[in-house]
Amino acid sequence: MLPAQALELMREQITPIQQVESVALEQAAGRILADDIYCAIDLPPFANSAMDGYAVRSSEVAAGATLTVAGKSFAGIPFTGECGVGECVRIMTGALLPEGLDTIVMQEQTEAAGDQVTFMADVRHAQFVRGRGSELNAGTQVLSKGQRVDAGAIGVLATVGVAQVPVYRQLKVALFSTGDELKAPGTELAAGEIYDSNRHALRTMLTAMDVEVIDLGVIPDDLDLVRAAFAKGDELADAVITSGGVSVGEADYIKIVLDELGQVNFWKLAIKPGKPFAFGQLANSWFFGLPGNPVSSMVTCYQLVQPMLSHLGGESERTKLLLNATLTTSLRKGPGRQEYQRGVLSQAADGSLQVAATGAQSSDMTTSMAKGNCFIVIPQNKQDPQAGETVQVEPFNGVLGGH
Ligand SMILES: Nc1nc2c(c(=O)[nH]1)N[C@H]1C(S)=C(S)[C@@H](COP(=O)(O)OP(=O)(O)OC[C@H]3O[C@@H](n4cnc5c(N)ncnc54)[C@H](O)[C@@H]3O)O[C@H]1N2
Ligand code: MOO
Repeated sequence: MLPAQALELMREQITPIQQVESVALEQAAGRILADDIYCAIDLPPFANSAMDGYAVRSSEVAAGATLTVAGKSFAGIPFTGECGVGECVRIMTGALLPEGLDTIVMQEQTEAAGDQVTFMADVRHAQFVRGRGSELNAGTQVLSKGQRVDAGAIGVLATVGVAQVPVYRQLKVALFSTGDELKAPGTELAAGEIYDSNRHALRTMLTAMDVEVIDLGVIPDDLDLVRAAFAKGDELADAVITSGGVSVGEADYIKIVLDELGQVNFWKLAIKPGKPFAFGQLANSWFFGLPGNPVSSMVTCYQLVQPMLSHLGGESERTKLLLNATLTTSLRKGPGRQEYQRGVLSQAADGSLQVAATGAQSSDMTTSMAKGNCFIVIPQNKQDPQAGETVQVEPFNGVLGGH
């Protein structure tokens, strides 16, 4: 099964959570909107000036005309007097346009002497006036249910005066690494041991998606301990994510325990790296078993787990950004699997995109994920792509974390 088919299957099986809560605007960043948001006011709510200068009647101003300044209008402190014929109002950017006036002249095109101001150029009627409702009218939808609240959305929510935001509850995800060889960074390594890197990289990717990560640490290759970790994760979280032990080795217990405590919905995909990826369900949670090789675990988290957690959490499907780029190095492509090689995407002086592999693509080489800024996506049936060929690349997005 190809990754796209696996995604489709998982999407069909996973029903998004329905629980909604209301959070303060200050807490809403990163959350997923549980409702469409409508604007209750016109934007802008009143006609105002786009420039510091003078508010006038356009019919009274041509190059050389002089008017008397009747008063001032500041943002937040409007002009409250009368502005009669032959008069204008000194006005600042964002200040309310006084009643009866229709046009703004920027300060640089005027000469002031006492309360007299002379206009140096002709004007266009209504220039530099931001009309009431010129962006949108009350009742317009401004944000959509399923949208992740980013800085742009926060700005819109604040602009339309929303202080409490309806969002889906945050997902809880239990994460653990398996393997007797895994030691904590900062400790001494004995023969045959390595540092547990996957849990840290995966936690970063999950945290970047605004899920609550319940980190269950490193679980040794022991059937009972793996069972206990599954049970704990299932009790505490909406999804359980494991790294390692999902292949066919003698200490690979993940599939056995998944089968015992829940069900294996599918195992093994035509994806490289990441072939032994497992998807299933436990009594209360979804299960994603990631292969232990470090790059495999990150690639499958990126390509398969993150999209499904966003679906489970109520987020609308995002359109993938796939770009065409010219390959500057030839690549080796094995048979049978769709590959996600790590590349460095750059833009040439003429604006064209080019991509080079990060170097060796073995799935134990974690540095390729840090060197690269994109995946070079090579379809299942493609032969070795050659330098000069056009390939598709998928730039890493913010959900890799740390951006
Ligand atoms: N006979 C076969 N052997 C393997 C196959 C296969 O089809 N037949 N598939 C290979 C592929 S592809 C992958 S990917 C790996 C996945 O194996 P596991 O998920 O069982 O992972 P482990 O055996 O536990 O570990 C693999 C590798 O990764 C290192 N590792 C594990 N966890 C971590 C961690 N938290 N941090 C850093 N590194 C980790 C581990 O030491 C191993 O070197 O199986 C192949 N074998
Ligand atoms: O799928 Mo494994 O991830 O090729 O190393």
